[in-house]
Amino acid sequence: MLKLLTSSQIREADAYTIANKPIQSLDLMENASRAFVELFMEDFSDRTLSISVYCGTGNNGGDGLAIARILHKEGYERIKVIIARFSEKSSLDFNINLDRLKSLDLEVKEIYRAADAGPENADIIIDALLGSGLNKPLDGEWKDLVLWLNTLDGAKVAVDIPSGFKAEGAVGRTDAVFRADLAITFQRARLNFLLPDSSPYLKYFEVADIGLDEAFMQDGEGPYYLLSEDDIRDRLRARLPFSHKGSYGHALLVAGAPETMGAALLCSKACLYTGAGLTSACIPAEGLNALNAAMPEVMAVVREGNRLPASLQWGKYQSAGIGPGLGTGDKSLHVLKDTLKNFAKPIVIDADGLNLISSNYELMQLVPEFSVLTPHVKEFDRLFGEHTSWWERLETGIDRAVTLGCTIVLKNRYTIIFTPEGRCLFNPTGTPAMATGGMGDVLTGMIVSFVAQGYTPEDAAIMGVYLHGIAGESVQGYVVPPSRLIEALPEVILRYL
Ligand SMILES: NC(=O)C1=CN([C@@H]2O[C@H](COP(=O)(O)OP(=O)(O)OC[C@H]3O[C@@H](n4cnc5c(N)ncnc54)[C@H](O)[C@@H]3O)[C@@H](O)[C@H]2O)[C@H](O)CC1
Ligand SMILES: [K+]
Repeated sequence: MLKLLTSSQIREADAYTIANKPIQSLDLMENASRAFVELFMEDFSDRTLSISVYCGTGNNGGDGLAIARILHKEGYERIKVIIARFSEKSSLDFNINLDRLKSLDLEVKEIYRAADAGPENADIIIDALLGSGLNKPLDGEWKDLVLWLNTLDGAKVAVDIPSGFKAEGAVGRTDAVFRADLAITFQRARLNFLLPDSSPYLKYFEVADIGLDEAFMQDGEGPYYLLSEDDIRDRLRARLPFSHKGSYGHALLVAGAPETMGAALLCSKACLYTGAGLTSACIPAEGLNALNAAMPEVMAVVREGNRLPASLQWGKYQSAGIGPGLGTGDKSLHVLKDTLKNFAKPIVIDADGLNLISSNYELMQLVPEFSVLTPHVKEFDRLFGEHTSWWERLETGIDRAVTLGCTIVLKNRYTIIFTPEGRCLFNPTGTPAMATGGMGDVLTGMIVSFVAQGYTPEDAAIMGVYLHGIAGESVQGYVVPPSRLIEALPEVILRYL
């Protein structure tokens, strides 16, 4: 797991690296600028593109000057540098890089007011005005310049952070932020890049390694981490030679209603394809034919109306999940209550299971410790109250996961897993092609399956979320139908052994 850092922690890592490695701050700027150019060249390889680099006079601006110099050396022919002298201050590394630049045959223009910028018709606008040193919202000349840059047609690339964008903390809606197509950021993804609030200001980001001290960063304070494939390799266990279906647990999925049997089928199938030894689906009688026809491997536990069968032996299941397609009426409420009262182990609760708890919050007391809740954003807000920013949701998620002693999986482009110890894990896998109904049902089935196989609920959530995304990436196309994703699972999981 990669530790994710706030801007001030990155600055500390910067200072620590300078103090403890044979590297000066000017070298770090050079590293950062070289690493930026390497990634930039992969995206924009045509050396005849015209590029305008807009620089502030701090270290973000210093990066911009070094980037212009390195791009020139790499053979880009049409580079222009515009320095915004809106402050009397300039950093030492900025000044040194300005001297280095002056020895080259490049067009450099200094402006003192936003109105002096332009005309501008470059193919690419590089924003090196302000980076992680931002300490207040943009106003005055800065704001005017950024607003004007946002009107230009060229592709927009930000150095480190789009100017005016807060790397962490609640992001309000404002115009005074550079709207970047791409940000090439240094060392670690910025926390707000991983939240949907960044979408008006940033389409895409890449991370460049600039050589900050890894051990120092990993040891830093703070709850934020980014999952990586090692987290799956470290957890996933091979199936053993003399194992049998009993070795991989029996999972129970309480799901479906006559009109929403599809959700029950999807989560049961995902559970089966993720490797549970046995999968049973607790479904309404009306769904029995559908289940038998679609999935001969899955056993049925038939509900009549609001009644779970008296013969249900709760103790024989190693894991249970409830919610997909269950409905929110009185019958479903009854089924949920019965399940929570009778299944003594951690349980995975999704969809209507969560909606029912939202409108009957006293049920939360029945949720066993170490259970896994898997809300999407609307379900999250129904459960825990309205939020005005995703940053607030992060704070709430950490708090509720600790107080409830549960793992909370807040589903999104970068799904966030809040653990009972108060960690906040961002998942990088998945694609926008997965934004379609039924995906959540699949995830629930996967997590329930991993719990059945003996993984802790927290590990099951980590593995389920990560592998769900990888399986989605493995299916080519404009959209990923959940059934196709499920069929990719056995092969995808095997890659991580
Ligand atoms: N370790 C690293 O990640 C490295 C980062 N580098 C680059 O340095 C910048 C951060 O540089 P810094 O000089 O600290 O700040 P800025 O250039 O972002 O800002 C300069 C200056 O501007 C003032 N300021 C802040 N907010 C406002 C505002 N709203 N209006 C007006 N003025 C403002 C404030 O005084 C700032 O100090 C980082 O992003 C990287 O690009 C290094 O190159 C290498 C290592
Ligand atoms: K910037």
